[in-house]
Amino acid sequence: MPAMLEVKALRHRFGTGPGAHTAVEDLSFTVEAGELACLVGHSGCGKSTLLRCVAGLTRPTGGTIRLHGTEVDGVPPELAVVFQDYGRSLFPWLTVAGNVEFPLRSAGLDRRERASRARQALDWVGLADAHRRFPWQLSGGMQQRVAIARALASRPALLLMDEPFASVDAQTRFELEDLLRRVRREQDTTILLVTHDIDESVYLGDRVLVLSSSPASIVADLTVDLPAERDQITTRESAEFVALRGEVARLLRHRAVVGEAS
Ligand SMILES: Nc1ncnc2c1ncn2[C@@H]1O[C@H](COP(=O)(O)OP(=O)(O)OP(=O)(O)O)[C@@H](O)[C@H]1O
Repeated sequence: MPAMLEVKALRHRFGTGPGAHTAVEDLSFTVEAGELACLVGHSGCGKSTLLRCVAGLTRPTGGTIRLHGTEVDGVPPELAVVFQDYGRSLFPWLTVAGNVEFPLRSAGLDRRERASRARQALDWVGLADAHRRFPWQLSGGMQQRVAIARALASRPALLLMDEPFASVDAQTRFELEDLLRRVRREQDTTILLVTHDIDESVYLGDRVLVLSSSPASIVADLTVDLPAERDQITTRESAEFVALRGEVARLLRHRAVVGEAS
């Protein structure tokens, strides 16, 4: 059976000639159904480019991306994306429920089914009571929960997340990380999340894929051997967490030094 997601020898180069920039080079990995895989890399290493290629938003200049064995060519309908900038990703003139329902219209769902899915997804993220409010009436963390609900409402086979918690304060970030782990467990969602935050990648992930500095390629694929039930204080204090965080930091530092020297 093919992997849920298979990325093989991916390459992406922006432009041509002397000004060209290779953002992703010979990058391969797979994600199995039900996994939460985190890609961690330095700022500017090519994380967003990689995610945009997987989402079908950018056509890579080389390699292949397969979802359930079918080559990605354009935006696959069974995929949803959550970006960092929740403020710009929600429509201010639509209510919370309207925002969550919006993509379900293009999927052809009737009104009753759209409303039911939106209610359910808002319930998953703890915003059932906020369905009539507008995004600008919500805190940043709540807006990002709406964006997550919108992505989940379409019941995607694969949820892609690009630095989804980078724009919220530390406490809200912890709450959203726990929410994501809970929702993912309850809904059995497959998630590929990119972050520059080492601690976040270890806390959230079942696997951490470490990226080299630009151009991005995979330098390590680490299994996170932490309990499924995690806690922001005790898990982060555990010996296993500290050891894995150190390993990822060393890999990132080593690759940055090697990258600068070459
Ligand atoms: N449209 C573009 N044209 C040319 N170069 C680009 C373009 N988009 C990105 N790049 C370059 O490709 C490299 C990777 O960019 P990308 O946004 O994928 O990195 P990133 O790891 O997501 O960065 P950050 O963590 O800062 O968001 C960067 O050097 C960037 O300047």
